[in-house]
Amino acid sequence: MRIKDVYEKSPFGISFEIFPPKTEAGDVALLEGLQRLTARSPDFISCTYGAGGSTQDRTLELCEMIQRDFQIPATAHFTCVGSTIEQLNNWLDAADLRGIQNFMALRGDAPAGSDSFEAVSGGLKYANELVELIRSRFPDVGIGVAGYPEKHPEASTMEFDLDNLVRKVDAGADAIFTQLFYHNENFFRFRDELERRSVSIPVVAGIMPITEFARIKRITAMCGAIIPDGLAGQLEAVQDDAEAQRAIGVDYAIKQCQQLVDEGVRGIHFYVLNKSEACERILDAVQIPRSV
Ligand SMILES: NC(=O)C1=CN([C@@H]2O[C@H](COP(=O)(O)OP(=O)(O)OC[C@H]3O[C@@H](n4cnc5c(N)ncnc54)[C@H](O)[C@@H]3O)[C@@H](O)[C@H]2O)C=CC1
Ligand SMILES: Nc1nc(=O)c2c([nH]1)NC[C@@H]1CN(c3ccc(C(=O)N[C@@H](CCC(=O)O)C(=O)O)cc3)CN21
Repeated sequence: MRIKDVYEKSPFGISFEIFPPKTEAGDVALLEGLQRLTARSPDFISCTYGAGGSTQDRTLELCEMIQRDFQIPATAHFTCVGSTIEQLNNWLDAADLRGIQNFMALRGDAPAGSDSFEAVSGGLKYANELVELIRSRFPDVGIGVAGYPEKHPEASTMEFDLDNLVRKVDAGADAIFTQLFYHNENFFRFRDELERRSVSIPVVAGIMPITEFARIKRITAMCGAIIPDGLAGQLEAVQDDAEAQRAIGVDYAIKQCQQLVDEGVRGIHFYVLNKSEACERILDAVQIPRSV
């Protein structure tokens, strides 16, 4: 099943994002989480691709394992970071040999410790170039790209960022997966803007339930998502109570997801990030037009 088919065949797509653990304990926890998540029959599970080389093969191993052991389609994240075009092509060949048919084509983050992205000599600079590269070598694979309802932090204006997203769509993307966001109105405005620009591929909402205030502050600082003041205040008030934070985060996500469903969003991509419990609780509570 390729990304394109998912949103054509199903009234509502559900997908999960995980990352390759760095420790053995992390591997064990992820496997346990995957057993529970795959029982929800997601349309696909995506696996992130770390900067600097170490987890790039792990991404492919995990994707292959998900397809082999759980019979769920996998999507491999793929970035331009630190690779020449030749290295990117070699990785694509390796992915093809392992039977991976879906990719999330990203530019990638600047390596830790540096604030701006720099393409390597003989490498690629923007995600639209990566979409082109994948399409030229494997015309039929599924390709997802990232979209930013609250603007990419490096983009000077929303208009410019939208122009760049349209470049990725024109290069052959099958669906847009948004950066995580907590203000639905920003998502709806973004969706309307894309419609105005005649973008017709699905715009899938990227949702990350808050399970821990400190962690979400770290993540939103990295990716630019805005935490609503009211929600931040509620979380702040229970700083020393992990269970209360989880309850607030899950409750918020349930309401957020239900409104997205009610407003006709094509799918939700959950940033599970190896913590499955909150997403399971959300899936239990939200009325989704499909059987899960
Ligand atoms: N699930 C994930 O792993 C996600 C990762 N990300 C990360 O977000 C970062 C950005 O990645 P992408 O969105 O794929 O990058 P991108 O290449 O689409 O955009 C990066 C920046 O460059 C600008 N830009 C894009 N194309 C351009 C062009 N042709 N000419 C001039 N400027 C251009 C954009 O407006 C944006 O500010 C990466 O760090 C990516 O890994 C973002 C969302 C989800
Ligand atoms: N700019 C950007 N880069 C990304 O990689 C990215 C986004 N945005 N937006 C959505 C998701 C969030 N991503 C994440 C977020 C957190 C972890 C994470 O929790 N990692 C480990 C290790 C972190 C560390 O090494 O410090 C963790 O256990 O916290 C992984 C991927 C990947 N995606």
